[in-house]
Amino acid sequence: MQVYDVTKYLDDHPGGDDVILEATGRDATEDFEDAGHSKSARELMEQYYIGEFDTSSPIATKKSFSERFAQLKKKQYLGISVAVVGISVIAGFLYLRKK
Ligand code: HEM
Repeated sequence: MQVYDVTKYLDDHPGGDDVILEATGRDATEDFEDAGHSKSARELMEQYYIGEFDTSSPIATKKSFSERFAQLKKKQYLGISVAVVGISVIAGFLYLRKK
């Protein structure tokens, strides 16, 4: 995936700087294509190319917040279940010992 530093182009962008700023730091391919840029716009873009983004890097494959939250919740439920069973076993054990 190509990375572009468009900082210097923000003020000159015919579509305004807000649309570009809204699309920074992420894959903006769809936004760029949806705007139906001309051939000259694509050529202009090349001078802002700074490199490739390694999509296999840990940052790229990092799970989203909601995914991680869902995972954490699953772990939490498991933890609570284990705790309830553990407490019941201990309580039962103590009860039987008293008898
Ligand atoms: C280096 C990157 C970019 C360059 C060089 C560029 C260049 C241009 C140019 C020259 C135009 C005028 C129309 C044309 O010739 O196609 C334009 C329009 C537009 N651009 Fe970009 N653009 C860039 C990135 C983006 C991004 C990332 C977005 C969206 C997030 C975007 C959204 C738009 C929109 C919505 C218009 C239409 C404005 C209108 O018709 O009123 N552009 N852009």
